[in-house]
Formats: sequence, structure tokens, C-alpha cells
Amino acid sequence: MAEAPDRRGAVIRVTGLRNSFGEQVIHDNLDLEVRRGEIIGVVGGSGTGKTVLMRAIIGLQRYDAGEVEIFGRRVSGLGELEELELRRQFGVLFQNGALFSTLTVAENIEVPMREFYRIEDRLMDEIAAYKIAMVGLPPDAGPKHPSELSGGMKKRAGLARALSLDPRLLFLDEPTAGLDPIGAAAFDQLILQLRDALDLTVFLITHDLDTLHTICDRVAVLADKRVLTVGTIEELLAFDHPWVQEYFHGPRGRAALAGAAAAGV
Ligand SMILES: Nc1ncnc2c1ncn2[C@@H]1O[C@H](COP(=O)(O)OP(=O)(O)OP(=O)(O)O)[C@@H](O)[C@H]1O
Repeated sequence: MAEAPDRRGAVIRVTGLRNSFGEQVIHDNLDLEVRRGEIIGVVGGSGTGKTVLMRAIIGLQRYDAGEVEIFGRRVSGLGELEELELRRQFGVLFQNGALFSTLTVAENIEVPMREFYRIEDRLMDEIAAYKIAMVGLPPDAGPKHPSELSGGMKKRAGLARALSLDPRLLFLDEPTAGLDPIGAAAFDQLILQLRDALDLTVFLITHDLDTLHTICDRVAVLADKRVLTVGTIEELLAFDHPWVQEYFHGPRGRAALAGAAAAGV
């Protein structure tokens, strides 16, 4: 699919999005733009619809109204081939890793390759080994099953699968949840390195204030059924809204800010 030129360099553009489940309206008239090459953090209180927004963008959630464009193309109403071509260009790491437990790590990474291409097994094994190295897993992780991996290794394996088809856009749903602080910091750095090395755009849902401070270029705040504001951490620190103030200026927010300042971020 040829990439349509986008006058503002937006990789994702969401306009007027409305999502509901029965009587419960999750998003109403939500707008968001994600710029090429940025890591955008998506934050908001529990239940504000961060995951629903991600699912709507990647085509897993039917929305009531609005428009989603990726790489300048409207995602609704695409033909089957165009949809496949679009899906090939993004990778997703779901909240729980979502690895197939009966498959090895290498086989998990090969699932998208099998879905989209006809590639010789030997070549797929080589690509899987390359992705395993790329996410910092040891070579012997390939033949292991997810149950044999630590939480951090599972996340890396999920990331390797998300990178299976060399996507240009990466969606990560709470990638550092459940990791210890050292593991979480290492995972943050991995995301940053991959973004730079692979020229990725990253949509990252997180509650992790350290992640926001250390690797996000901008942060989008979900509240009141929409994206309340998008900005750098500095801009959000000055944003006058009770949830934003509490989140960034509460004890954890202050600790993350101090940590980032000490690290020179
Ligand atoms: N398939 C569904 N059916 C009905 N309600 C749903 C469905 N999926 C999500 N919801 C509701 O939509 C709201 C938003 O859910 P979502 O998982 O997007 O929140 P979130 O912001 O990601 O929350 P958290 O930070 O706790 O992960 C919640 O109230 C949830 O119960």
C-alpha cells in the first residue's frame, strides 16, 4: 500500500471517536494525533478507555462514530487486501503478553510470518533468532515455552513477536506492568533503542511514571471521555486539571520527576 502524504506528519489520526458498551459511553468526540517517530504515552485513570482506544485504532473494536487514519489511510471500509497490508505495518504487545502457551518462543514469533507470508521454515527460524537477539533474549530462549520464562522474558518475547514483520508502528499496552523496577527500566531503554534503531512510532499505554519521564516524547491524557490534553511532561506539569495535577504532582509523580532530573533526562 502506498503511503499517502500527510500534511502534518501524523502516523495516526483519530477524530471524533465515540465508543460505548450498551449505555456506558467510554469515548465521546475523542481526537488524537500521533506524530511520526515519537513515543507517545497514553495515561488516564483506570477505566478511562486506554485499551479500548488502542483496540479501536488497530481495528479490534468497532466504534460508533468518528474516524481513524493510519499512515494517512482511513481504516474503516478497507478491502481485505488493504486491511492485511495495513495490519502488516504495525505490531502489538498486549497487556499480558498474549503468547500462545503451547508454542515455543520462536514459534510464537513465527505466527505472524505464517499468517502473512509463505517463507521456508529455515528462513523463519533465522528471522526468529534475529528478533530474539534484538529484544535482548538469550539464543536458548527460542525453543522454550512461555511457562519456562520469567515475566520480563515473556514481555521481551511478546515484543519480539510484535516486531516479527518489521513494523513501522508499535502498540504497547502497559509493557512494564508487573516488572520489578530494574526490569522495567531495562525494558524502557529497550523500547527507546528499538525506536531509534528501527525508526518506529510507538503508542504506549502506561501507568508507569518513570516510563513517561524517561522515554515518552509526549503524553496524551484520557479523561472526561476524551483526550483531555497532549503535551510534554513539562507542559502537563503545568496543566490545570485535578487528575493531571494529582497524577504528576502526587508522591509517585514527584519521585519520578526527581529520578528523571537526577538521571539528566
Ligand atoms: N468488551 C467490553 N464489553 C463491555 N465493557 C467493556 C469492554 N471492554 C472494555 N469495557 C469497559 O470499557 C471501560 C474502559 O476499559 P479499558 O480496558 O479500555 O480501560 P483502561 O483505561 O485501559 O483501564 P486500566 O487502566 O484499568 O487497564 C471499562 O469500564 C471497561 O469495563
